[in-house]
Amino acid sequence: MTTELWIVVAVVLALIAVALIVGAVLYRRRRITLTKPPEVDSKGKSGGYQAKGGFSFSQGASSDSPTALKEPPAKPQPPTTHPVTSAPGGERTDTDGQPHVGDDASVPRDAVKRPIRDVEIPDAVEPLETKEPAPALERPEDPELLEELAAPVEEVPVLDEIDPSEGRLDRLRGRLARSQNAVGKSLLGLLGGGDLDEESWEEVEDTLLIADLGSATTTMVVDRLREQMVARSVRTESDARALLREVLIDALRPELDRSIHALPHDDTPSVLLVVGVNGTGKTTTTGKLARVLIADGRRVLLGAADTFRAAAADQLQTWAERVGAEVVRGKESADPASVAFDAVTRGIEAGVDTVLIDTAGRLHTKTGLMDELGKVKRVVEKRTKVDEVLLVLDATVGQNGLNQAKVFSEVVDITGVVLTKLDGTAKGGIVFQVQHQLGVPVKLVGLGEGADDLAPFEPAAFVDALL
Ligand SMILES: Nc1nc2c(ncn2[C@@H]2O[C@H](COP(=O)(O)OP(=O)(O)OP(=O)(O)O)[C@@H](O)[C@H]2O)c(=O)[nH]1
Repeated sequence: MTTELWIVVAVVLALIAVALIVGAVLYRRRRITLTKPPEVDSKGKSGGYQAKGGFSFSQGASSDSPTALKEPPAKPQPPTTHPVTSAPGGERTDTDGQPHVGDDASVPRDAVKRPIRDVEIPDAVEPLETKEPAPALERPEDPELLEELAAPVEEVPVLDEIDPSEGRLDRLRGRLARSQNAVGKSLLGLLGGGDLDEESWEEVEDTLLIADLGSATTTMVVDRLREQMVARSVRTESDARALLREVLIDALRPELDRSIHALPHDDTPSVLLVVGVNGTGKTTTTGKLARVLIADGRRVLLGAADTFRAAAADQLQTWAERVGAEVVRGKESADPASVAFDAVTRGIEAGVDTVLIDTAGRLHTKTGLMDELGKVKRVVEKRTKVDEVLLVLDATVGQNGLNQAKVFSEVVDITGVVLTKLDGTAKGGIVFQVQHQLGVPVKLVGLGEGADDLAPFEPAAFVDALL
């Protein structure tokens, strides 16, 4: 073989080598190698938990179609349908088990489906590592500090903020006006609207009767108005208004003593009984009154003598807890007189200023229940004087309130009336009747369900609200 021939063979071999290298490089470039994610501890965070339910996947449109991504997620298919075998025209070009891109993209190899294994779920997660026990704290030497540390931490109850008792009626006046100014408006309309003939006076009378002033008070008010209009030659609307205000205030007997007898005696607390028919607002009033007293710096004890209804005692207890007052309550169906007696005894021992006793609601027509109430008062009086018996009347019941007041007055000699729910009625006229017929003053008015919606009764402010 000649030298030239050797050169040709060498060149051909070199060319073949170059072609092989270039081919290998190109092949490697077109290949995408995915790195395997790092091995994860099979227990992981789930503590070895494997979902037992099966997922089913369906094959959507081919991955190189951009619209495929916008398609809504496919509904789960029955688990028996395998995504690859159900693919339309799913030609399998992949032979080496590796994914490819572009023209070489292949339908992924049908992966072997892993069976789902049942795994025991551990009862408790074992601690990952055992930590060294924390070093013991040094005990302080100081015995006082030791005692303080050993003492149980007392929970400090969060008490309600109580609305100041001054100026209550002014603040709550709007509540009265809302319900009552219809009466005032029609009265002023009649008195300020030109000639007052017989018919006009009849209308005035009707308006007063509708407002529950009762016939006696109505007659008295109308007679006074007629007489004074002539005597004072009232000609203007404002004069008529001033006269009406004066006559109504007079009818409310402003001279009556409306103070609540709640101040303590030398060595005993004052005792107040709260009485009335069912649902008039006795418990609510007892709670509201306790708040007023506490806001004024008094120590108050509440006696839950409504042993007929357990919820009433609970209700009273809640009122007491909200302001930090003590409560004495008996067992359900216990003798209310004995609970009232215990409450007063406890009040004397504890040196409180006022004991307020809430009694069960009772119909004034039930003799047995009224006798029971008489007994409550008599038994308490074995311990100390009852300073005040407050009759709670629901202003919305109108005329019936007067009948209740008469019976309660005979049995327990009521000393004052609390007129509740005046915020929801235009019939506050019962105030006039009760005072007129029984000579007992209305001392307090309830003007809402709020804890501080109780106000002292002031005739002038009441009439102003009415007009
Ligand atoms: N709007 C309004 N509601 C009131 C007023 N006073 C009391 N109430 C409501 O009247 C309802 C009855 O009140 P209670 O205090 O439970 O009546 P009670 O007389 O103790 O009831 P018994 O123990 O069943 O006789 C409650 O829903 C009170 O919130 C008030 O002045 N205005």
